Amino acid sequence: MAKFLIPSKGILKNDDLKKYILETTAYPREHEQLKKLREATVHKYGNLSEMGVPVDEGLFLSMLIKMMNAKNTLELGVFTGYSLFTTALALPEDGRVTGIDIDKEAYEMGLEFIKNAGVDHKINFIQSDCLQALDKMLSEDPKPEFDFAFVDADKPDYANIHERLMKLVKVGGIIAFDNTLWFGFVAECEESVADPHLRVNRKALMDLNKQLASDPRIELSQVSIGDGVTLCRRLV
Ligand SMILES: C[S@@+](CC[C@H](N)C(=O)[O-])C[C@H]1O[C@@H](n2cnc3c(N)ncnc32)[C@H](O)[C@@H]1O
Repeated sequence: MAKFLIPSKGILKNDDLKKYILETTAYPREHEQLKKLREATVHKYGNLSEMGVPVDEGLFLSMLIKMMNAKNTLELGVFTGYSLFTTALALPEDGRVTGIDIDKEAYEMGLEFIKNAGVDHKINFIQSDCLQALDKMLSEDPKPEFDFAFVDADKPDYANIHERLMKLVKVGGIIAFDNTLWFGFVAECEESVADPHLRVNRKALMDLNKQLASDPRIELSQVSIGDGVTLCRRLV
């Protein structure tokens, strides 16, 4: 059956279970300023606020960053900063996250809450197209080297982003791609997705998933949280 409405965020289609996860283990552990940022994002952006990573995914990313002892990280696609702020909270005092987004206005709204939590000194925000910013980094001598990169920008760019990050994330470091299960549409036929934007992204993410699965340079894990997060650990 054709879908004419943008579906609700995430791949978990059981709303009661989604509510249970959020209310039982995610909301009680959400930093109070992250909660305020999430609520302000809903207030200002309405449905677009769905672009922010869900609370349970934020907690997952936070634990991953701490387990890796990551110090220098990158984020592509900042919006109002939910995942960037989460990263800044997870990093050690001398850690640093570079966030890149073509839009600055949304991030500036989020900055108020990041400052309230006292972690703004860990953030370097660059307003730029992400591929252009990565190419600039690659041309630097020495080029920067990151422990972890979170990719949440334009989905058709992911394949090109992957090639660049394979030169910017250190061997043993992790590249995490968000939305790789794309509302579950990756497992449905093209005709079942009515919205052209959702269709284009579905195809891009399906191609990316195949490309990553056959890439011998990485260890791979598809995590079924949020809208699907694919972790790539650089091997060579
Ligand atoms: C899904 S949102 C990011 C959500 C964010 N990670 C969070 O948790 O709130 C995607 C963002 O990518 C940005 N974006 C889209 N295309 C981009 C590009 N080519 N270069 C840089 N940023 C881009 C958009 O401006 C938007 O803010």
